[in-house]
Amino acid sequence: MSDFARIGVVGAGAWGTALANAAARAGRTVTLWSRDPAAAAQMTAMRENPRGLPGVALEDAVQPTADLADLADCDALLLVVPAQACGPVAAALGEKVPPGTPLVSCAKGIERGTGAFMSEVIARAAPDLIPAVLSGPSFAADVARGLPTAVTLAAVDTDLARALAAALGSASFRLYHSADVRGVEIGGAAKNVLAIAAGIVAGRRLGASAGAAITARGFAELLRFGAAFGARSETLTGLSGLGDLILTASGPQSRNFALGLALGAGTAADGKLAEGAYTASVLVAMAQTRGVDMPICAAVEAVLAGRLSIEAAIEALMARPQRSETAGP
Ligand SMILES: NC(=O)C1=CN([C@@H]2O[C@H](COP(=O)(O)OP(=O)(O)OC[C@H]3O[C@@H](n4cnc5c(N)ncnc54)[C@H](OP(=O)(O)O)[C@@H]3O)[C@@H](O)[C@H]2O)C=CC1
Ligand SMILES: O=C(CO)COP(=O)(O)O
Repeated sequence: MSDFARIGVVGAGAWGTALANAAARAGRTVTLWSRDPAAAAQMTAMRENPRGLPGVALEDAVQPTADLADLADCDALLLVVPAQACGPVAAALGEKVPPGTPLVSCAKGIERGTGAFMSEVIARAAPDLIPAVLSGPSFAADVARGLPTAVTLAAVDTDLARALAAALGSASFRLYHSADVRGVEIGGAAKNVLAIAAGIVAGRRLGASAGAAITARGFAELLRFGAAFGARSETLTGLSGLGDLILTASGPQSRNFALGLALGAGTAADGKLAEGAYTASVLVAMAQTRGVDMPICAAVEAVLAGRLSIEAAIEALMARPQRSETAGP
């Protein structure tokens, strides 16, 4: 198996820039692609990405570009654009890079309109590339600065997942490998919707007890959804599920939490990418198709769509019929 000496990072936002630095620290040479030639030129000149991740120097081994063809000789690619853009970007990559190149989705979401998970989006849009997913508790600003964390990288082929994890891991970025692609991608996608719920609770000043309660009951929803869609429960109680939920339900460094905070407080959102706002409706619709009860996610979706006030959402959640905490009677 290749040692993946050359890594391409597709998307030069906050997370793409952080992952480019992480891969460089792991000893890889890195090509960091932006769709915007002016942004790539600026990164090359400044050795920083002022638009995507201001204040963090690019590692020496990171080479910015705006030409997709520059990714053709990479041994593996990280796909780090918003989830809803992954299909078209993967399709464009499929035209440029050799068949068999691993394409690791680092986006956290589910495709609207199709209900496709990111590995399925890659398989459909770029069938000659090999899908993998990377997810876990990892704020871009933390990772880019070399603060320590751990995430999970999954691929159907365990040897591939292990080799990619070895190629990207460093003293500050620890990767566990997994064959549970579905579990890793569900954890990353669903926790964003729950982080919005936690932010709403904080913004409405409902207290720390309510914050913990909504996070725990939200996690029960994530587990139910995961079970219905083929995830392993050990994955969901790991880094890309519980781990990432703990991180992003804890405070406004999470953009999803920050969106909820603004909704709860009745203030303007900051306009940053909050993937949960795009995933909520498709997540809830998919849950309905399999009879999975997700009242918190459904409330977030209805609030985002303007169909439900926050007051009514809280009242409805608290007035639900009493039930067993677990699945049994
Ligand atoms: N930020 C974080 O801490 C983490 C983020 N993630 C996930 O990573 C993904 C990306 O997030 P993040 O980097 O933070 O987001 P940002 O908003 O910081 O950056 C998104 C990047 O994608 C580019 N982009 C948007 N649409 C397209 C498109 N159609 N084609 C090509 N490029 C496009 C943007 O380019 P332009 O600037 O030109 O618009 C920008 O460079 C999300 O799914 C997020 O959930 C995962 C873990 C941590
Ligand atoms: O997924 C993340 C950290 O693991 C980033 O969360 P936000 O997108 O909510 O900022």
